[in-house]
Amino acid sequence: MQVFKFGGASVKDADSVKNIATVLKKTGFTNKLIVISAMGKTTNALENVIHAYFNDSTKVTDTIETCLDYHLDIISILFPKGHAIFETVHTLFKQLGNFLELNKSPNYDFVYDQVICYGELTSTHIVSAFLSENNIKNQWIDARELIKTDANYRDAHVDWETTKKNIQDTIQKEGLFVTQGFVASEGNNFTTTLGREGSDYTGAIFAYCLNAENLTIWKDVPGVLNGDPRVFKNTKLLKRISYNEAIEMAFYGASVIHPKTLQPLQRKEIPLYVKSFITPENPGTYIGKGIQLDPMVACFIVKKNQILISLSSIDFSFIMEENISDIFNLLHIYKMKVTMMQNSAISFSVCIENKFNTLEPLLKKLRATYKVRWNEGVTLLTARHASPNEMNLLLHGRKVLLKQENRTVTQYVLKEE
Ligand SMILES: Nc1ncnc2c1ncn2[C@@H]1O[C@H](COP(=O)(O)OP(=O)(O)O)[C@@H](O)[C@H]1O
Ligand SMILES: N[C@@H](CC(=O)OP(=O)(O)O)C(=O)O
Repeated sequence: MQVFKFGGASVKDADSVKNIATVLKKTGFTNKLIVISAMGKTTNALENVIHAYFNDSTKVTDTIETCLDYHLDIISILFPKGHAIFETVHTLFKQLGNFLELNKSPNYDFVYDQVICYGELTSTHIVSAFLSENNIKNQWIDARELIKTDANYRDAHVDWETTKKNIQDTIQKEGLFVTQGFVASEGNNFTTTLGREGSDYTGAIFAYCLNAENLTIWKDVPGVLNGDPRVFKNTKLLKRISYNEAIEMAFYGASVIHPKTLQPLQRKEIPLYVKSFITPENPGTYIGKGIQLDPMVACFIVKKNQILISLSSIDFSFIMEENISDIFNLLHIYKMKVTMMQNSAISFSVCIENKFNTLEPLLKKLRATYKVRWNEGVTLLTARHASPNEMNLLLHGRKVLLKQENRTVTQYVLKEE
């Protein structure tokens, strides 16, 4: 069994959907499970629906319609008039509207997951129907029935035992299966999600549970490059990298691979390929165990929109272990992702990501005990295997707020002009 994952860019319009059929025709379509994300920027569009629901209910209908129209435009190119997929897509968006009308829960994260899943539900129905139209027999699977999690909405944790059993009982070796990335469900069968951009992780969950030969994630880039091509010029393709190298790159923000993807694969030594859906015949990047970085080049990772918080004790006393433990407890409670930290005798600095909009209450708590300074909108620049010369060129004229270095990694928190 092989697992393929196609992200938002692979299904952003009618041509991209056609291209999935082309990739499958070139690579084979038996004994394969394909995981698909929401089309293009649909998840952002559904976030607008949720925002309207909580802040300005007069905009709910319009925001839903924008999203529906985008999908209708795509299917009207892909399918003949009157095809059953039109009814399916309308029904899905009707269900979404009904949920919001009947919902009584004030829990933002719960509502978020019940709404956001319609991106992946719709895209997979469309791709599955398009493949069937093109004589590529496949079975549509509801990932929520297989991947079980806790009820930590928007960032749920997988119950591996139950998930493995469900997947192994449902997916037989011969067929082609089409399922959603990102979505799962909790014990009462309400939808949960695995964190933004979590479809790569879904691919890894299926690969792990199926003991797959490999997982391939198809992207709009030739593979993993030594820097994000949107940020750096003259990037180089990394042909081979180790799981550890890839985990570090993903953790510090190389958005080409979701950070949670590597661990399940590494545990079973399942190879990961990152390939271009534009040139599927090219080898892309191979990620496996204990591989030397090839070519050995410096890698640069930029993570924008970070927050740097610097704490010092009000009475100039030392910042001791118990303070650090309290600070981390608060970071955990307010679901802040820590990307870098540094301490001295009387201060502690931490670079965090405010994924759940909890900065204000966190700062309020911290101010009760510490003198607090913070900068929003800072950038974390991580360089791996870079020479001092390469670093100097990169930093030229930029204001460094914090620096940290070990043998292979140099990190800077930079102020954005
Ligand atoms: N080191 C890197 N190598 C390649 N692409 C990168 C890297 N870092 C960031 N990216 C960005 O990741 C994008 C692909 O990932 P993503 O947008 O999440 O794809 P999808 O949503 O289709 O799965 C690329 O277009 C590229 O701009
Ligand atoms: N659609 C979800 C999940 C995902 O992984 O998408 P993508 O594969 O396009 O990054 C999101 O945008 O967060």
